[in-house]
Amino acid sequence: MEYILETKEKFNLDQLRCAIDEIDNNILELINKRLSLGKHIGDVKKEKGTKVLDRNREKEVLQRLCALNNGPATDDLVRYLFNVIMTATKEIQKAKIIAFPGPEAGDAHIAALNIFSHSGTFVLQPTIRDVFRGVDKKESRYGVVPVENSIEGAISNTLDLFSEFNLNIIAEYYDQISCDLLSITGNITDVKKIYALPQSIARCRGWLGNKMQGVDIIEIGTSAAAARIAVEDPSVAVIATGRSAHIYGLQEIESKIEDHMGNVTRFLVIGNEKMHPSGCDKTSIVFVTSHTPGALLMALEPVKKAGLNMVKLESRPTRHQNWSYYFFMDIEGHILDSRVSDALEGMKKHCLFLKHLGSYPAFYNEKNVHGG
Ligand SMILES: O=C(O)C(=O)C[C@]1(C(=O)O)C=C[C@@H](O)C=C1
Repeated sequence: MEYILETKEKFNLDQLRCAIDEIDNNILELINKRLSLGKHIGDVKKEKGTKVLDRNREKEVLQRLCALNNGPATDDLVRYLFNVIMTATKEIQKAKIIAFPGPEAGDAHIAALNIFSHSGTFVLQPTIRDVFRGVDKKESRYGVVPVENSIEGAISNTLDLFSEFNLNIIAEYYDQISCDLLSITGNITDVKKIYALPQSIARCRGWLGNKMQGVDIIEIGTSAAAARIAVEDPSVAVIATGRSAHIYGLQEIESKIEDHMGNVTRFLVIGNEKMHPSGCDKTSIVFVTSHTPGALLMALEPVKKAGLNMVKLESRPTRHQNWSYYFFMDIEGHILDSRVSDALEGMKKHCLFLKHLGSYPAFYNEKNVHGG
């Protein structure tokens, strides 16, 4: 590659691309080495209680590199590239704390692990409100909360908290929660007792009646408590999602034992940051209209005029005044798209209150959404 740069000889496209590939490999390796060093610096800073951001050091880094720069890169390009690299370093230094409402190894915990691919520190909070409060106080960077279930409907507690806290929705995730039978041996012939939540027993009544005759079925308050018993006793099985088996140290005996499939939960990731457009986004808002005939219809008119697709409209009592409602609405598109922002401006004229809750990538995975 050095040879190509130094000689006046002509090279073909393949040869030149080959040389570029070699350089890219080196750049990638060096970036990863730099990020690893950044992580070490982060650990030292954590021990000392120093902040991640050090503007003076960043200035120093950029000045030194610009002084070294012989082109053809401009100093502006050098500053731009190294700002991106230093931003990535800061991201790696910040501990990514993700809060979820309990129980441990429950649906929200499993969803959080899947959304963040197990990378981060996952913190259990006793309630959904505690998740909102922790993110609001920046004790955690993200929170994962359930907002809707295909069988139970909207999780009103979560919706209410959106009007109370000023947090952004930064992602959505649909998860199909299956009921699986787990035990320490993974062997069905060992099972003499099954511990499970009352709602799990109800969902699997047919299968249990068919396949588990003579086995004691015992209700318990949490799947974690059931799992603790099962870990100690090979004759005990639990009904829980198979994806939690490794958390409990259990093995799957049988998967999908529920009588009716398709129990899908929609989760939202909340945070203090705003998401850039991804090209396929959803925008969520909450609004209140005046208590007059046709007010909702008038408020929705700008959405219709803009030709925007409304994918959800849900109402909740405001609890400030009898028979007045918060409307939670999801439309396709991003707030930075003028069609969306203009429609919301138009809606405001007909609303007593309107708040943008977030624009975030739409999770369009047919398999997950429809429980296939
Ligand atoms: O030198 C540090 O203190 C670092 O954390 C490294 C680094 C960098 O990427 O160069 C990252 C963050 C700071 O704002 C300054 C510099």
